[in-house]
Amino acid sequence: MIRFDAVTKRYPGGHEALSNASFEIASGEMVFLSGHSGAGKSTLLKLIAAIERPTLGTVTVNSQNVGKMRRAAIPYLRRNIGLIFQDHKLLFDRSVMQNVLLPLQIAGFPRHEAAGRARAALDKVGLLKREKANPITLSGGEQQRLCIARAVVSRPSLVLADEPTGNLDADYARDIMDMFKAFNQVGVTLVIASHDENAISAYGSRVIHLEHGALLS
Ligand SMILES: Nc1ncnc2c1ncn2[C@@H]1O[C@H](COP(=O)(O)OP(=O)(O)OP(=O)(O)O)[C@@H](O)[C@H]1O
Repeated sequence: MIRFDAVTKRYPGGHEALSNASFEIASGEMVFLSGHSGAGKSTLLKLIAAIERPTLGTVTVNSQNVGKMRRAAIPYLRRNIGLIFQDHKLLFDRSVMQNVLLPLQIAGFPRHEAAGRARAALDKVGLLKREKANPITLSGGEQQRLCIARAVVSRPSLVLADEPTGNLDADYARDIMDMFKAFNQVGVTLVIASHDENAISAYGSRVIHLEHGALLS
């Protein structure tokens, strides 16, 4: 599903965030990206989602060369990807429910079906009772769970999560990881960046380790 062939990412200014990385992630895998702060984890996720483009090498997602993708084609790629990034980008002028409905509205789902799916996604993350609330009134952990509901409501086959349990206490972190595991059990491919080695080892999944932009496994 995901293939990196000798991928290097150099940011303007010359910093090499990823160096000559090659690996494959098969459909249905749950993979952790580990490494110190600045190791290149977010960069790797952004290359998969075509938020950044490689300087050298090829990034292939679902048989498409996403590094060379036309700008107009990128929204179609992203429809199949649930993105859970650190900057939540929740809409604070809309309710919890409206935040989750938005991706479905953009994708043109009929109203009734969209409402049903959004309710199911909120239920899954334990936020159905808060559907009318403004996201600003939610705790950090609840906002993170809302982001997850929004990312999975379109039932993407691939979920990319950047430090999804960062700043959460252990119970919340475990809930979120269990949720990911459940997505994975129904066939969703997950790539999760985390520097929390304890959380990673508890799940026994494959780990791709980065150090200063270089792949160690
Ligand atoms: N847009 C950018 N422009 C220039 N340099 C960048 C940019 N984004 C990231 N970098 C640099 O690239 C390196 C890798 O950053 P990246 O965010 O991928 O690491 P990370 O492993 O996700 O770190 P963290 O765990 O702190 O989020 C860092 O040295 C960072 O400063």
